[in-house]
Amino acid sequence: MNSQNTFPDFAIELTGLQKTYEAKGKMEAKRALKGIDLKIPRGSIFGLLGPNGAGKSTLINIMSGLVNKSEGQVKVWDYDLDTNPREVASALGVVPQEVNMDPFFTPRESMELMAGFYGVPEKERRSDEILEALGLGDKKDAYVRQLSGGMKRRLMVAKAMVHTPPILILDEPTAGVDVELRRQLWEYVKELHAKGTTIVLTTHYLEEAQEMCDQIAIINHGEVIACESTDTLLSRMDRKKLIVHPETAIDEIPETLKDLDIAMRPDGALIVSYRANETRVMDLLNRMRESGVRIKDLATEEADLEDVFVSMTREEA
Ligand SMILES: Nc1ncnc2c1ncn2[C@@H]1O[C@H](COP(=O)(O)OP(=O)(O)OP(=O)(O)O)[C@@H](O)[C@H]1O
Repeated sequence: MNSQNTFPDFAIELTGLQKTYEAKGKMEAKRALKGIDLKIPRGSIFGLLGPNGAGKSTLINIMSGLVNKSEGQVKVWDYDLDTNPREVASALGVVPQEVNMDPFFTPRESMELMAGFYGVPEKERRSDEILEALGLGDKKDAYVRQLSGGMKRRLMVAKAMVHTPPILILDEPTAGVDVELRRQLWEYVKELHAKGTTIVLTTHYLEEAQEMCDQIAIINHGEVIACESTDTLLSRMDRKKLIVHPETAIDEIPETLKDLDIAMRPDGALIVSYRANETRVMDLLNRMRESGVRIKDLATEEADLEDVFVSMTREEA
């Protein structure tokens, strides 16, 4: 499908991408994307994370041609969106956030319509096969309005795959989907990935991102504030807390400990935040003893992903 007959290193390359929504009526203009640079490697499962309103949907909508960018370059499968919009469209399968389907078509009809839209020749159509793979085989002739919410979501994924694009983008695919269906959906996505499809997904479930994605970009206020392999990101997220209850109450934190990230709780406990891969608890305890703090009791707490995500996005606010 690529004119050079070679596969690009990056499935998607965004350079200096900006979007400003113009002011309308009482709505002020909004700079939703402020210069995004992002390279999504071919073959990855790439997570786009960010709080509500960070700009994730804007970014996806620009790639899928629903929103016009203000500035910058979008390359998908090595095709420039400005000069080769059709090739960009056929390289992408996009599962939008909202379920929008005509209730009067059956899943098979919906698939065939979509295949027609992408110009997939009859002989090459795989509607039934895709519906089967998504557990919708026995529903292919039912009306869409008779499907459950989870089934409709799976049908959205099926429709995005009718033209076998090399890249599948899923915008919040599991919002409101129950655990079992979520698992099924991810199994299918993993299968597609194993067969070579590059997957880009946005999700609010950090655990899901951690489990699924090999790379993660965090977007906040229209900017990329982190973009790393999941492992690296997690190791950056290895902040732990040491909580020490002194045997005798102390009035204030000793000078000799003030280089640490340390605070005193109203109940007199000392809280030290530290990175587990840089600092050993024993060393912290020794320093406390040397500073005259006698330890009655202690505990450590893991910072959880949610906390760290919140703190990272708050730092940038
Ligand atoms: N059509 C529009 N007109 C004006 N402003 C918009 C429009 N669409 C989005 N915005 C604004 O642009 C910013 C980014 O929105 P976007 O939907 O891209 O965020 P998001 O990260 O996808 O959030 P969510 O996770 O809630 O979907 C928000 O401040 C939003 O209010």
